[in-house]
Amino acid sequence: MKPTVLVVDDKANMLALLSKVLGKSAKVLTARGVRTALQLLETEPVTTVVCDLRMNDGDGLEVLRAVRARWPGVPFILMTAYASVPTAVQAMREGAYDYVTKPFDPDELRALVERAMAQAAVLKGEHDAPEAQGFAGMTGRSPAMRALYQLIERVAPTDATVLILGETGTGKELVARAIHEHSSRASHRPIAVNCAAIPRSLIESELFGHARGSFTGAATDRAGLFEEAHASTLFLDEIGELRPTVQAKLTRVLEERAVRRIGESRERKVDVRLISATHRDLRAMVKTGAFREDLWFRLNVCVVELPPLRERAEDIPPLAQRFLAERAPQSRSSASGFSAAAMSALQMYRWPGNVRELKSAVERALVIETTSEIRLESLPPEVQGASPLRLTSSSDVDLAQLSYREAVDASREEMNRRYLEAVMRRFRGDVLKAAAHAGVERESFYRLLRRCGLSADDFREERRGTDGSKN
Ligand SMILES: Nc1ncnc2c1ncn2[C@@H]1O[C@H](COP(=O)(O)OP(=O)(O)OP(=O)(O)O)[C@@H](O)[C@H]1O
Repeated sequence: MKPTVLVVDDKANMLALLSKVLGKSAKVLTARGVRTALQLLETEPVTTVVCDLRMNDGDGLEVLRAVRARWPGVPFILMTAYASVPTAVQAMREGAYDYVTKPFDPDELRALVERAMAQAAVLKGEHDAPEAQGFAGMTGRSPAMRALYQLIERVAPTDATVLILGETGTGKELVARAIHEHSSRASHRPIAVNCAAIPRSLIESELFGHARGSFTGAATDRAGLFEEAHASTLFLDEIGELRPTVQAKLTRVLEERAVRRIGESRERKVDVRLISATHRDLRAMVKTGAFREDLWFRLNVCVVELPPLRERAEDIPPLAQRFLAERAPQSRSSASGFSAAAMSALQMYRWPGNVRELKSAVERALVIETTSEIRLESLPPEVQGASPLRLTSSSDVDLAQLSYREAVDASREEMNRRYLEAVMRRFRGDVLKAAAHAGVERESFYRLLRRCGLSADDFREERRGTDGSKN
């Protein structure tokens, strides 16, 4: 469904111009004043509002206040012909998404509206629509992930034993769940166990159960996880950590489809689908004798290999946006997106901890970010270090991995910020002097500052820290 932009202005020529420009990416509704705008908002599913400041029947702040009160998820962009920066700043304080001063470049406004709509969609959870999200709770549309989704769909209904291989944090547990959910066992609760997390002395009784008195501490008869998973799926994570004796017992259970509790002689039939996973190189472990070959053959009936995140960098932006949108409601941060430089760094970093590491990097950034987008400097130092802008020594190779647009955007943003900080520091937060020195109109200068997440207050005096740092 096409998003809907409401344009509010009392000049017909402006409405006509904006309908044409914005019509390329959205359905455009127009209102020639405050009253019509409020009526349309009541009846139409508006996604974004672009509104003039001064109109015959009132001012844009009235529309802004109504939008914030009634439709808080709808971004509001203010247009002002009067270069009335204090009012525009007031509008930003009251929750406007951004403002533009007339005359403006229509394409720039269109880009701004598109950004606002995209962020609103993310915050509304529209990225969760099946076609955008990926599959079964997994995000990512890279060729590798699409192939994975197809494989899961093919394998899930077969009841075959599955072995999931992949580096730590690549999503092996999610895949195991997806397979269960797409199988005929989906109505039963799956059982998951991390073999590395259970003390070695207990793992056998956990998996296979025990009879009362079979060892010290076995006070009652107890069924193991295999029995608990009867008619369902058992997910054994970190299977490479099992000791040889447990490997042998597991092999027997898979052969006979029956378990014998510790201290019992009778066998109990179990109907369990086994999915196992490891980040270890099981083939190599088989070669060295650390993993039983017969168990390896039983487990690898069907192998699903998860690619590391660095090999599917195109999945990073949707994953990062998803983690941001998921965590934003609990955090005090108002960040709803990433700066171009931050996103480039996220895509360049090698992510040894894969998706789990990305998720925690985004969550940590949200805790410290004070602006409306996550900036490069809010990311963990190791991720910042991957930014092409910071890697001056090897930057040619890394730069070459970016598209032209990404590289130029990232460097422009970085240069913008560094320049503004330097000038503001030099003039100790005096925006008039700084703007005059820079040769930029005062209101444009304000806007630049705000885009970079800088505030004049940060430079007014050095009392907040010996180094004058902001955060
Ligand atoms: N494609 C994905 N989409 C969304 N979230 C993902 C995706 N892949 C992984 N995650 C998230 O990343 C984190 C790690 O995933 P998961 O626990 O499945 O990895 P794992 O490969 O089992 O890790 P380990 O080998 O360390 O056990 C989880 O929070 C999971 O929800």
